[in-house]
Amino acid sequence: MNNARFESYYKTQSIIPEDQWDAFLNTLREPLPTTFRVAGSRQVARALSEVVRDTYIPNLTDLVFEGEAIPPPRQIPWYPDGLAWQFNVPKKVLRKHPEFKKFHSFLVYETEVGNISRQEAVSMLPPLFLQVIDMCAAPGSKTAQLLEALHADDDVNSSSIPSGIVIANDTDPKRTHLLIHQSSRLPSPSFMVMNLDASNMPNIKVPHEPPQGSNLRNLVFDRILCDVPCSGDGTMRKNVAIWKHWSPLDGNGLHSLQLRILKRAMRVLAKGGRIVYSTCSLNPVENEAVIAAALNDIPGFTLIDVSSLYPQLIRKPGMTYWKPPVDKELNFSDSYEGYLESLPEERRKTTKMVKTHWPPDNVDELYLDRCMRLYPHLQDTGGFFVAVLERVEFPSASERTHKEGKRTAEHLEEPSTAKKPRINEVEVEDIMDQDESAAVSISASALVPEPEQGEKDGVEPAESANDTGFKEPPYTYLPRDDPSVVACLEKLNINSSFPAHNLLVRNPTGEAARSMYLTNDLVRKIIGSNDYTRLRLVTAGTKIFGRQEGKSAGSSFRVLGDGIPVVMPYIADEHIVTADIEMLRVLMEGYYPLLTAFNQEFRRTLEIKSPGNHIVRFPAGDRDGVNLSHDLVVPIWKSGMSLGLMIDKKTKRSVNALSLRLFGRDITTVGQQKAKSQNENQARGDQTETPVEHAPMVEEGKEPTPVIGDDDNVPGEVEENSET
Ligand SMILES: C[S@@+](CC[C@H](N)C(=O)[O-])C[C@H]1O[C@@H](n2cnc3c(N)ncnc32)[C@H](O)[C@@H]1O
Repeated sequence: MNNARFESYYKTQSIIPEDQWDAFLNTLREPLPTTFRVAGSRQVARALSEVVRDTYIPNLTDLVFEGEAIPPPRQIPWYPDGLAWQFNVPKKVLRKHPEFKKFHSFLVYETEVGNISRQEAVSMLPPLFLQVIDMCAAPGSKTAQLLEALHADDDVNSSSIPSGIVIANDTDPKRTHLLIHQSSRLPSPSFMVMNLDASNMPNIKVPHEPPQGSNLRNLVFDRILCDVPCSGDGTMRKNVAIWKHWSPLDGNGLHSLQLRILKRAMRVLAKGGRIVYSTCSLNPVENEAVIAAALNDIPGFTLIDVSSLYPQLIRKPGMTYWKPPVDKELNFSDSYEGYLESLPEERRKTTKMVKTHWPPDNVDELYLDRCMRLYPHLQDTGGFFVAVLERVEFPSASERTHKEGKRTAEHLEEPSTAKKPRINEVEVEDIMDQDESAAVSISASALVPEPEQGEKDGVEPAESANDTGFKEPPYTYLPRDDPSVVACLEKLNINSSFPAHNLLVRNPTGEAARSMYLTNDLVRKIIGSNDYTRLRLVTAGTKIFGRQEGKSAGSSFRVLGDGIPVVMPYIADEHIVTADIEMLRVLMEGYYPLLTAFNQEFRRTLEIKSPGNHIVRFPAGDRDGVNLSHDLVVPIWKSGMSLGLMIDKKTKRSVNALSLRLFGRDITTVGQQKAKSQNENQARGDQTETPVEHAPMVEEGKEPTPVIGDDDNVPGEVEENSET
């Protein structure tokens, strides 16, 4: 693992003091420790962190494997509330040492159900500096961390409907679906996913409140994460291929896109709002140079000094001097002007170097030392860069137009000068709108990767997104008196304060066909005020009801696993069936058990219930050595004289995880079948696994078949959720 140009480039930049250089390089060559956060709302995260600390760590302490001492997992010192952990043990220890094997399968299961998020330590940082609220931990990437922040005070079984929103955007359609998947671990009526080029993001319209002359205004955000596409050389410990392919020009090429994305974010930020700009690159051209250029281009912003936050995080200040490489051979030039002069006349117009690659003349006025650099050798992490910008003031519209014109002439020599007049016009419009809309409370996450061709200085983008082949189905809000809505709410005894006006469907006819999604009011206003294809809106809100067909079901909607916490606050206690943990065991062990398999009290309660969907609560507590750390609430289905847990894909995994956590093994029908086959195989000395028949699952649109578990979630490696 060597790259002479990498070494030479970063030595020239003096990013690391000479006496630390060897430690820096050696750490880059070592594998990264495994890191994870316990996730979910504050309550879930704390409960699970206690399980790690009190149940697993004692058994993982003072272990020796093949003569070597194995260090136990430890908490990452700077992460709030001790909710992030790291360990560094060889794979064979995870596979072979019985205690680590147990711990590993616990991690795999909890990751599956979204209670644990494997994420690189430094990648956990950007959302922390957004400080939407006091953060804990979440499933998946940084977007999930933002969603968690929005839902931090939720109870395990009852979630709020926040008035703000989190928008996750990515230009890559496939990756937007990954985002949906990851955030499904924390379903939220306040979540939207868009598939836009962040550097050219259209304004999002919302109605004025109270209504004013013009109907709509531009939405502004008070928190934006710009985790921009970058060369990624801070991830070399994990992505070893970077050693081979790294080139000093990688950063130069990304700089303009990074700058355009940051500038677009700055233009849609509310007064007092914050942007976190981050990369997993060590290169100042992708970091401080972008920040400096953005600050010089858009007035009214300042870098925030966050050095006192998370004091245990060892970081270095941002750089105030750097030298952009002008070619692959690592030649440098002191200034842009000097560089242009050194070029033959005909190359001056075609060079890809831009003035903002160099430190600006006023670099000392920008407080670039307030940026944070995270180096691998300092705390056994990846390399990372974070800067926090705040919008401190809005100049008046006329001041702004004047200044902006002047700045353009003085400081900016970007190729797209032809677009400048238009930028100014739009900015004025934005500022006026922002003054009127400062009360809007929004969080947004701009997520991004590959650089794009044909760069332009993005401010107000072209209005036509329709010709881009965006094919997602439309969003239609159902009337409150829609018969399917009324029947569904009645069946589950959901009271009239439930925001049924925010239920939407996604199909061409706009009728309640298969699923109903719930959004909050702001999402509804956005959908009502914008062409969703122009916003390239991939998803909005969370799916809470699904149609159930079948003999016992007739044709009705049932609450989905994700919908339970959302509807719980609207259901009176007397409509929830309470049962003890033994009943849960019966539901898990049996395949569609008869009512007679349950105790008398539970049986009597259910006998008088109508067929179909009901909700059961298992209260927290200890019984027969089984400990439920918090109330568990699940949907069940009554069909004739039988009962079953309602299993959708997510619930199915969580039931397996729950079984493992409560009963120490997978007691579900398929889990038992699988264990039996494995035992038989082992008895025969056969190492291969016997395939187990998949038990049917209850999925949307199918006859409810309340069966627990199947074998498609055999523990594998814990997957990492985020890029960096
Ligand atoms: C560093 S990754 C983001 C990682 C993410 N924040 C996380 O924590 O998992 C950069 C992302 O930027 C996206 N991207 C690249 N160019 C973009 C653009 N012009 N607009 C929006 N997203 C872009 C890429 O698809 C990629 O997913």
